Amino acid sequence: MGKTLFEKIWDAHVVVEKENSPSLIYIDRHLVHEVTSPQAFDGLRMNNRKVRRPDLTIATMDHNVPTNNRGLPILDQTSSVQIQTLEKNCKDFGIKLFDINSPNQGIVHVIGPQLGITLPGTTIVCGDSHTSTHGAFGALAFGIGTSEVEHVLASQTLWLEKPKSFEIKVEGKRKNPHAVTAKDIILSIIKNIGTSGGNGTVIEYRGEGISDLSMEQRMTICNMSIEAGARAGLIAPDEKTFEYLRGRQYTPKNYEFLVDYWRENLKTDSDAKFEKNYTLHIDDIAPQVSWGTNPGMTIDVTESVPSPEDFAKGDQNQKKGAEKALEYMNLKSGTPMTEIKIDRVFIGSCTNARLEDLIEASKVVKGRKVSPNVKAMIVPGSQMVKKQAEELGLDKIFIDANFEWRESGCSMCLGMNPDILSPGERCASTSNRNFEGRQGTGGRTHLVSPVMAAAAAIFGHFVDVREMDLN
Ligand SMILES: CC(C)[C@H](C(=O)O)[C@@H](O)C(=O)O
Ligand code: SF4
Repeated sequence: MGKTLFEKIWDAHVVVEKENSPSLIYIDRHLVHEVTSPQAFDGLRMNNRKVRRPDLTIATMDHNVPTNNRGLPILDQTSSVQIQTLEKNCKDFGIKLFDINSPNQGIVHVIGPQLGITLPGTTIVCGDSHTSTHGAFGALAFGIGTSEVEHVLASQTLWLEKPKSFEIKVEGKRKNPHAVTAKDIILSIIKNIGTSGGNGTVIEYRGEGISDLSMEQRMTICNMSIEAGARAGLIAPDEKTFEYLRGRQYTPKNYEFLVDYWRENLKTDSDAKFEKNYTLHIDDIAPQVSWGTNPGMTIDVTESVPSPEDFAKGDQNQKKGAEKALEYMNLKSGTPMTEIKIDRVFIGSCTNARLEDLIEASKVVKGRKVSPNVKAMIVPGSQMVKKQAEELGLDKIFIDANFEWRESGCSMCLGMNPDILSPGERCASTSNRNFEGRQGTGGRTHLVSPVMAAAAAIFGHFVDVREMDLN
């Protein structure tokens, strides 16, 4: 029987395999950031160990960095300590670091592909759940915990339970691909399979609806695999993948030789079997908006806020969960989504802060103004994205419309830096998690695509962007 792409990459990286126990897997790339690495480096020091492959380890600072006034000292004590600690650790252990002043600084999952560090067929780990993003390039990319970070630093290997394989087919063609985006595809998938639908699996996204997507859109899909409970998500590389990585700063010298190998080998065999399957038809899907406190609590923008009774047929826990979510979100069942007013807009994060996301959002914003009741910000995913956007004049479009134009970082995706919601504030956000308090204590998050967020900023409430001219 043939093998899936996941099994091929897995088999090529197994160092030790025993029946019914985890396997030891070789790791090709280790990405490091300031939040999950300090104890790992302390562990190495305590045991008098070195980093085994500093040349395969790369660090950036993203979660704690302020996104304005980079020249000033960082006032927040925790953030300042995290950042200084990463600087010291990278210096002591000989690891390349893209620090706050580097032109390569940015969110770890944005800079990996952009610099050509992320490559097809490789294993990539990072102490961060959204490492699944790199799977868009046909890499097997896992988020790991801090003790595993230490293990990888010390040995360049990782003990892993072999996940099951899950095929998600995305079939059909979107009628308006500017209005119905990759974010709407992945939110629809999570809405349908649930936040535990992918538990214990590696998802391979396949089908016309996936191959039609650009590389940056594919990253949005793989990024949120983790929100469906999966260990990782991947997409077989194709000519778009090879073209995207060609000539980047860290792309290997023998690139064309590698491309020939990848083209031949990095695909699921036609007779391979997946352990789980799901198909989504996208011809008629609508822009999505989350209404609750997990990414599965999502509906079409044309729908109304659901009632806990809608979930009564499921288990009682679902009904209770819906009640609790509605209360936290301060929403009334039956309210049309398009009538929900928002206070803040955040266009950023490793899900949706790449150049293409900003280009698409700018089409909505051009020549318009942010609603007077809304505070809106754009936080590019990396310094490189920021620079490229500025070269295209996007900063001007956003600033003219009264958006704030910031420096790169995780920013308001999670409350680990000064960019947070005030209690009770409602935000249209292009990030990936809408958990209670995620963007600041008492803050209310609605997950949407960049064009939906931009339109919400302009109108002050959610709108169906299919009704706008986005070409
Ligand atoms: C801080 C980090 C460990 C965390 C993660 O693992 O995902 C963060 O990036 C997030 O998105 O919640
Ligand atoms: S942007 Fe958000 S989801 Fe992505 S790594 Fe940063 S905090 Fe995590």
